[in-house]
Order: sequence, then C-alpha cells, then structure tokens
Amino acid sequence: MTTAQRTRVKVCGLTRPEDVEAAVQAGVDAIGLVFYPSSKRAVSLSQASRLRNAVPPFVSVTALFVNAAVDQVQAVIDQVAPDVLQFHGDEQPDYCEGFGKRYIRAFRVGAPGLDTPASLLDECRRYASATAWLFDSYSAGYGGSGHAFDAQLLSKVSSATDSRPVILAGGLTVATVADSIRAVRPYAVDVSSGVESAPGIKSSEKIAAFLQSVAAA
Ligand SMILES: O=C(O)c1ccccc1N[C@@H]1O[C@H](COP(=O)(O)O)[C@@H](O)[C@H]1O
Repeated sequence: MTTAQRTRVKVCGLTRPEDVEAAVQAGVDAIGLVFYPSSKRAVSLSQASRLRNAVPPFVSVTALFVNAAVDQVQAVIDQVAPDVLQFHGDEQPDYCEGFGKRYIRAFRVGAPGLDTPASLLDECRRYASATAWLFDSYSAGYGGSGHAFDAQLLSKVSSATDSRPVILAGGLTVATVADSIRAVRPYAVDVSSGVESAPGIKSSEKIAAFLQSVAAA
C-alpha cells in the first residue's frame, strides 16, 4: 500500500526575524534567503546570519542566487551555512556543481527555448546533478514576480521516469495553490509574493492560510 506524500512548502524572500518565526510557526519545511542585489527581498550577509540563527533544527535554509560571482556564493556558504543553494539565473551545470553542495535549479517556464514541454525537459536534463528542479514563470527579471505559468508545459517533466523532485513556484497564492498542486502533484511548492503584505514583508496570516491550503489539497 502506498500513502500520498504531503506537499512540502518553502517560503522565500524572508527579510525579518518575525517573518522567520511566523513561517516556522505555520509549519514550513524550508525558508529562502535572497542574495540577488536587485531583488526587493535581498539580504546582506549579516542580516542573513541573524535570520539563519532564528531557524530551528529540521527546517531547511535555502540561499537563492542570480548569476552571482563564485566568491559571493562562497561567502554565503561560509558565513550563513545554508542547507541548499538555489540558482535562478543563467548558471551552467558545472558552476552549480562547483560548490560541492546540494542545489536546486530554477527554470523560467515560457522563456524563449523553454516554451514547449519537450524543450523544457531537454533543458532540465542538463541539470541532472540538481537535487530538485524548480519551475518559475518567465517574466522581466529572474523571478519572484508573482506571475503564474501554464502548468501544461510541465506535462513531460512530471511524467518523465528520470524526473527528480519537482518544486512548483510562480505566482502561487492561498487561492490558487490547492488547484496547482492537484494539477502538477509537485514534491514541494515555493512562494514569495503571494504571502506578502508589502514588497519584502511577509504576512503571518497569509503564510498560515497558505500552509492550510497546501495541507487541504
Ligand atoms: O524573490 C525574489 O525576489 C527573487 C528574485 C530573483 C529570482 C527569484 C526570486 N524568487 C523566487 O521566485 C519564485 C517565485 O516567486 P513568487 O511567488 O512568484 O513571488 C520563487 O521560487 C522564489 O523563491
């Protein structure tokens, strides 16, 4: 007999200790810290270290980068000790593997060359060393836009026999996440804009409601 796996939840782009506390209280599996200077959710190394110290055991910390220099990523690894790296830019497989840590590769679904199920799967397979594949929408910038994409484009990825854990992202909200989970059956969902009250500021109510919707899906 098999049992249905629960869908894991990562809340990304935390900037304040009280938001970390709210996310942990709500029962998240992972939190994300953004090290992309152009993001409204970007954190400094010292800010990130403080946030990291507010995370209890058994909740993962993910460090998100967009085309960062190798020494910047290494500084985060050394000073913040994230559990997993998450790459959202144009990073190539050898760069992602070079840090000797588990990494999540994000794909911008609908971007030129990633706009059909077959082309998306081909690109994913280049990142066979990734611990999970994350699917975000294509929009100006590199992510965290609050926009969703057509889940049909994931049809080949989710049915590929060699597929690894799929993380669904891109414009998820309390109103949409349950239907999105039923459509894609991902390993995990990743949300940022949908649980904010203002750019970079999380809402404890929205986080709690989001977790409830995921549990009910
Ligand atoms: O959060 C950001 O500012 C960000 C910046 C650059 C790349 C990715 C970013 N966030 C990630 O984007 C997706 C979707 O976020 P949203 O829910 O649509 O706002 C998610 O994986 C975030 O971790």
